Amino acid sequence: MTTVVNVSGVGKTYASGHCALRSVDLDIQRGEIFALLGPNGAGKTTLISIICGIVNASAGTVSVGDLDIVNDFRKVRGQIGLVPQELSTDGFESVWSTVKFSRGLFGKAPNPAYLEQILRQLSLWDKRHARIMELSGGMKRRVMIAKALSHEPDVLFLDEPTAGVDVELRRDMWEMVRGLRERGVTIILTTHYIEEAEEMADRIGVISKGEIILVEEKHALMDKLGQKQLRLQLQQPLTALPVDLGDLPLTLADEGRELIFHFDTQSEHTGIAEVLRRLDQHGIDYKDLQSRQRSLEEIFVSLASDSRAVKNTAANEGVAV
Ligand SMILES: Nc1ncnc2c1ncn2[C@@H]1O[C@H](COP(=O)(O)OP(=O)(O)OP(=O)(O)O)[C@@H](O)[C@H]1O
Repeated sequence: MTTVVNVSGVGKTYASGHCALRSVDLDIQRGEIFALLGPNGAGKTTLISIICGIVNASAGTVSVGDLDIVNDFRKVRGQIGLVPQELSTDGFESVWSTVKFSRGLFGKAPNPAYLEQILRQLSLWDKRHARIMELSGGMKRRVMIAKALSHEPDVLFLDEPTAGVDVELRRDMWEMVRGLRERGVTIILTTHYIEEAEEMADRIGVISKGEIILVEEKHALMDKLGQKQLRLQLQQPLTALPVDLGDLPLTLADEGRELIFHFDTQSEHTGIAEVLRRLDQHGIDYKDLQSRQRSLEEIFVSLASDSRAVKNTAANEGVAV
């Protein structure tokens, strides 16, 4: 694995005095799909805008393919494609001339065959003569992707690629992004949609309040934190758990109508048989039971609150974090 993007100690304080990023370190590997997850205002757009040279960092350094983004700005920009969150393009131009113009901006020689290939891939070939203003929102978003790919970048940034697009188009986009990765393009995407990261990413980074709180290979993250739950719908609601069952990791939910048992998918014995036996001994009957893995959404929520808890504890103890 080689590192294609290196972010080292990057901080950003806007002119308003707002600190959007605090000493972020991050390495992106060549050929991976990396998803940057985080709530509104976490600093995702700020981080990718710094890497793409649109926003200046207040501290730290960024290199892309061993080139410094400040000293080698033009060369770096040529290696990067950015699909911004906001759709911004001239509505009177045709799809074809928009994409052709974009390629020219990077000083690349014309290559109609390549542009045809990306427009076909994005299902825009039939619309190549249409003016942008005549396209649907989803098509406009695909034009933005075609523009970002027009100069054959090695690294593609997608800022909330599927915000506001329908389920079908979202799936098409995921398919297309995977196709790009197969052609060797490194993809960095920001998203609020946990299912998007879960579906697509090789690795996931979680950012919260301007700090990267976790970077992990997706499957390892799911295995490590993806506890399974066994949920039992009880015949009779319980007001409290019997004291004798206090040694089991059980919680009552849904006003006592549901019992939840957490177990570790990694361990040899899940403990399910014992739980069911002990419930039986206590005469606790259930009408239904299901088991399911924690989603990344739940993992993310618990990570964000864990990191807050760590900070609060450290702050209360006077520890610098
Ligand atoms: N130009 C700016 N001037 C001042 N503050 C800014 C500016 N741009 C962003 N911010 C602030 O920096 C913080 C991080 O914003 P950013 O857009 O990076 O978050 P985000 O994670 O991309 O959020 P979202 O998911 O809503 O797009 C926010 O509090 C935002 O209000």
